[in-house]
Amino acid sequence: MSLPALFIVGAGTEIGKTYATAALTRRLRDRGRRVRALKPLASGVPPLDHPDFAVSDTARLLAAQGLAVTPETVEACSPWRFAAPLAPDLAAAREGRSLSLADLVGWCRARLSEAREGDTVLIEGVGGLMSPITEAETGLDWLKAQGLPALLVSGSYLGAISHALTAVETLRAHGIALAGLVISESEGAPTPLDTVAGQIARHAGVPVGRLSRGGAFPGNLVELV
Ligand SMILES: Nc1ncnc2c1ncn2[C@@H]1O[C@H](COP(=O)(O)OP(=O)(O)OP(=O)(O)O)[C@@H](O)[C@H]1O
Ligand SMILES: C[C@H](N)[C@H](N)CCCCCC(=O)O
Ligand SMILES: [Mg+2]
Repeated sequence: MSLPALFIVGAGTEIGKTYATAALTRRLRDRGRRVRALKPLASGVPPLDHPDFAVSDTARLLAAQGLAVTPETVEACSPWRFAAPLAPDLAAAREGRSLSLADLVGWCRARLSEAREGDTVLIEGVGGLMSPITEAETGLDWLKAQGLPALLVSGSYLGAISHALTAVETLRAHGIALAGLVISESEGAPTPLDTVAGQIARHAGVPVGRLSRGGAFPGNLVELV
């Protein structure tokens, strides 16, 4: 069975990965597709009963899937949650915990294998492409071990062009298939989204989509999933 599955990585943190993943989930569901959107590892997550949980990555992805926030849905989307808004290895250490890459990859594989024909599985990474996830490994190691094609999300802030292209080169150097690049418009960016996206597209060599503030997932990239 060939299962559409993508690993959503960021050129940095707080850049629009969750926004883009939720927007893609909504767009696919509008087309009648079944989507499972996962955020297996998350830091900076308040307890479920805290008002801020509503704006956590997990809550946003559950909402995009039309699912309520319950202890069960949260656990099924984000089994590794840490409170401190830090790299996951540091956030875990603050709680006297640790995580293993093998467990993380194994959990994701299990979710992929239980998906039904026609389902789309979206896995959001954590932080930037090479943010540490354990003492020894970064998000890049996770992506390589997972063996899924990547969808890269970048911003449009000043500096985003270099960050996006550096991430593209890193993915290429590690032999990771890159399905496309989403440029999520950064608040207060000095350059128009179209201009930044055009600059990135000139060098990236993969399809580039523009995601404006509050906008829908770019149509040219939906076709790739
Ligand atoms: N295109 C956009 N339109 C409106 N808001 C956006 C857009 N992109 C990002 N944001 C907002 O910017 C903030 C950071 O975005 P988001 O949470 O998606 O980043 P992230 O890359 O998933 O961060 P993390 O590394 O913590 O997972 C959020 O409040 C989000 O709603
Ligand atoms: C708290 C934040 N939003 C993310 N969950 C974690 C970002 C870790 C970034 C580490 C780094 O690359 O410097
Ligand atoms: Mg996120």
